Amino acid sequence: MTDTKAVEFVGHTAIVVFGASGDLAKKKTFPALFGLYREGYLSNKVKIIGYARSKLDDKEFKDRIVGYFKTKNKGDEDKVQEFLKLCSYISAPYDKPDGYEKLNETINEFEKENNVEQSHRLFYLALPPSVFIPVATEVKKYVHPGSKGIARIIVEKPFGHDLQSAEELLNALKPIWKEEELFRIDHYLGKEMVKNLLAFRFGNAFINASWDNRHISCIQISFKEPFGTEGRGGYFDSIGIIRDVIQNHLLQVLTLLTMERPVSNDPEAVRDEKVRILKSISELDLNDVLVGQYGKSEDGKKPAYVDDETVKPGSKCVTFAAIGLHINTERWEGVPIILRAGKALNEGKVEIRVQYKQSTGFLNDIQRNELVIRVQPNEAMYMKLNSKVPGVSQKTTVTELDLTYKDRYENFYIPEAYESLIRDAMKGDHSNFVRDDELIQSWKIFTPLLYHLEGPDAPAPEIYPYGSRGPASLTKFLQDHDYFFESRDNYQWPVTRPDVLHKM
Ligand SMILES: NC(=O)C1=CN([C@@H]2O[C@H](COP(=O)(O)OP(=O)(O)OC[C@H]3O[C@@H](n4cnc5c(N)ncnc54)[C@H](OP(=O)(O)O)[C@@H]3O)[C@@H](O)[C@H]2O)C=CC1
Ligand SMILES: O=C1O[C@H](COP(=O)(O)O)[C@@H](O)[C@H](O)[C@H]1O
Repeated sequence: MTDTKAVEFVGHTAIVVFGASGDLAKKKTFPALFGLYREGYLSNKVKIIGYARSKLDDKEFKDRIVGYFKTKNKGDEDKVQEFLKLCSYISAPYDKPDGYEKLNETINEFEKENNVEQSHRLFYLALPPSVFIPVATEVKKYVHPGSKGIARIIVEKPFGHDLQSAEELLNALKPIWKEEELFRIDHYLGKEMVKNLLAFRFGNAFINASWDNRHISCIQISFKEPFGTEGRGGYFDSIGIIRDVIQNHLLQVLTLLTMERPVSNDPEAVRDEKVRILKSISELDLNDVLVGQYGKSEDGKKPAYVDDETVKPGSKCVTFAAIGLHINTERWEGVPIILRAGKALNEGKVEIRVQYKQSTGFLNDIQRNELVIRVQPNEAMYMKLNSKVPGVSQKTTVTELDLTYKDRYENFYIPEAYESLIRDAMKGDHSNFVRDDELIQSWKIFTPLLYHLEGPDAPAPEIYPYGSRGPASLTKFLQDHDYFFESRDNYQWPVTRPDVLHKM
């Protein structure tokens, strides 16, 4: 399957958001559609329909979503009103034909009024996985344009709960929707710094030349959030941090960071290499994992995870995990890789940290090079390197080659992840979506560990204070994976001054 012949949905396109009354729909999906409209990537010829069970009239629905729209420039407020005129809402159940028949009639009317010759219909399932199949089945039955046009369906993570349920989900969807119609979204694949990884790696000879186990000592990918589950405990308690962000978001980042160069930029060539590297990840060592759960903050002002009333009492749910893994390829053999993620930590940040091996030779006190790619906040890439102290000294200090996007790029529209991905789906471009074999491979990697952590021999999660760096044993875990904590005596940021010498 290739997308080269993919038809772009332009002009009179029907966009339907199922679960329109929900959290994702109001915080991400509709704001992304508005963002595309605001930037001119979505025409005013589209018809956007929210669909959910909740009893809302059009005004109540619009009031619910508009608060999350981002307006940047003068005139954007007018665009908000224009956009809202394109939106409507249908309140109907997911398991009965009436709502879908009404939806189909509404779209047919829209297409007839506008003399649409080829129907273009995009369906976004902003729904919990438990509802995917019934809705996908009914949509195919009642709202798919069939031979009169093209339909595409975007489904959200988590795709399943483990390997078995993921296979069941795929097998249930396969007879209904063709792979080229299916867009499994992992919004991390829409983030700017993640989309940049292949260009960065394969577009720069000096990076590619050292991108292997001869030069790199260890790789860390970190996800940190400064807030807890805050009311989403009902959702989170049954999945935990590994299913919530590691098995999907961080693993996607790892594939792009470590895969071999694709034979072309064709979406399938890229995804072939992603699957290939996933298949090279060794079986996880069930003991090579650190798990934690956040407790009250040290000042007692922030609640423990188990204080969340939506969490079952005594829950052992894992809100922090650091997982060590290895990739068995010639390029990465022997390089420890750490995926770590946590809720209720001391900051909000997602970053890739590649630590290089120690340089040797005549220079003393040389520190290891480190490449840091900050996915968010404040997108940046910087390489920490050694340099002679300017002036009469022969000592070296650590400095960096720094590409901070907000300083280096001016007035660029950097799409939000969901804006970027919805636009890709409208173009029929699968490059930044999850393919079925990729999904299966990701669950094959993590399912045994999840069963272990949720089984009778599960280690008790280490309690860490809300607002801390995470479990106290994290530092040792990182050191045990060849991550070297360098002295900061000869590193001053953002400016190095002569007094740096006094500390050395
Ligand atoms: N929220 C987020 O930040 C993110 C969410 N996701 C994923 O997106 C999907 C939707 O997430 P989110 O919007 O938070 O989910 P919600 O719990 O807000 O559900 C969305 C809507 O689905 C309907 N719904 C909820 N539960 C059921 C049910 N058991 N049976 C039938 N309908 C139900 C409700 O609409 P109504 O009752 O009106 O029909 C609800 O408003 C999930 O798969 C989630 O993993 C992915 C990334 C981030
Ligand atoms: O999928 C999810 O991602 C969000 C984090 O997304 P981000 O773009 O804000 O980094 C996370 O908060 C949520 O728990 C998870 O379901």
